[in-house]
Amino acid sequence: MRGRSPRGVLRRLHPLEPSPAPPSPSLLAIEVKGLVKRFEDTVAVAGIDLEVPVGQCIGLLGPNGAGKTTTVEILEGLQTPTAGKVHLLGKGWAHDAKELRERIGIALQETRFAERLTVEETVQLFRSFYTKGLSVEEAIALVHLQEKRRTYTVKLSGGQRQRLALAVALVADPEILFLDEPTTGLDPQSRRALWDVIEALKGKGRTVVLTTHYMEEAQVLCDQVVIMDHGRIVAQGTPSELIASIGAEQIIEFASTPDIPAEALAEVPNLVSTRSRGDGHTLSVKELHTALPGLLSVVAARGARLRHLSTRQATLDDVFLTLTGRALREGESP
Ligand SMILES: Nc1ncnc2c1ncn2[C@@H]1O[C@H](COP(=O)(O)OP(=O)(O)OP(=O)(O)O)[C@@H](O)[C@H]1O
Repeated sequence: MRGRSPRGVLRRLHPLEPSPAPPSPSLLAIEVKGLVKRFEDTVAVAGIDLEVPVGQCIGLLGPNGAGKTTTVEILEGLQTPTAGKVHLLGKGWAHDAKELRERIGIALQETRFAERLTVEETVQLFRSFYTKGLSVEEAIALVHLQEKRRTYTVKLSGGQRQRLALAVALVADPEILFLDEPTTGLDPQSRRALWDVIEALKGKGRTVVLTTHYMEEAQVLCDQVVIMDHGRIVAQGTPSELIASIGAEQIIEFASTPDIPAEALAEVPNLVSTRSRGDGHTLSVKELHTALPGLLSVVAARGARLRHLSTRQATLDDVFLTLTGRALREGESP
């Protein structure tokens, strides 16, 4: 576990049973005020405020270097802030570290397990660090690894390894679960399997903090999304609120021969913004039914031939592009 120890337990629960005490909507699982973290001349976190009610899944999104990991590691008690306040479940790391370690769980992006232990032995080892929590069988069942219980960790696939990391984070039945890019590098099927596990946790009233580079993942799982850039929160809300905030509902992508100059696209009705790449244009529009015929007229008037045309709903990727002019994932051109 990259030198970190797993975190903790509150009470023993059967995975299929609902939480005995329904979460109080007024209780904040996480409260952050004026958080700043400086590393010599780098400001990794430049003053953020955040409130996460109990039972919510919050997604922290942003490009490489945005400050997500630093923020999350401060929340996890692994780094100390330069300034600002952090409370988890009403407690602070300065005075309540022992209790907090029993009440939060962490699944890292990459977890190295002892190669000579089986899945079952690994979960058993982590379970032994806590006085209370799930049974080993329950934790393994939650991540659907029953068939691999006697398999050595070294023989697991990437997706199975990620699920084992989740089992280890869950074995103490934590109230807040931190998941650092839990599906990075997984195939779509494994990714969806992990989403199901996270949905089930939400169903049990657990609070989940998710960092991800995948917008679709945030859109599916998160009640609240926080988009970070250069250490600041640049946008925050539900996925649909954020998408509505850019004023564009639909995206048209097209390419033509000859190319249409970007200025000519200003004639397209209900246009919100345009982005041009080497071989085509991406238009954000409010109403597809007026914008699309308008675009076709512009293309026809210039005697151009369409090489490609597609439309789609706006996504959180488009929110990020609109706000910062950059793509969320490196290597993807705006
Ligand atoms: N220990 C450190 N010492 C110096 N600078 C650091 C340290 N940790 C992070 N930084 C810097 O702080 C900034 C934020 O880094 P952070 O890892 O929090 O970003 P991130 O959003 O998690 O990025 P990624 O998606 O690549 O993990 C970066 O400029 C990074 O280089």
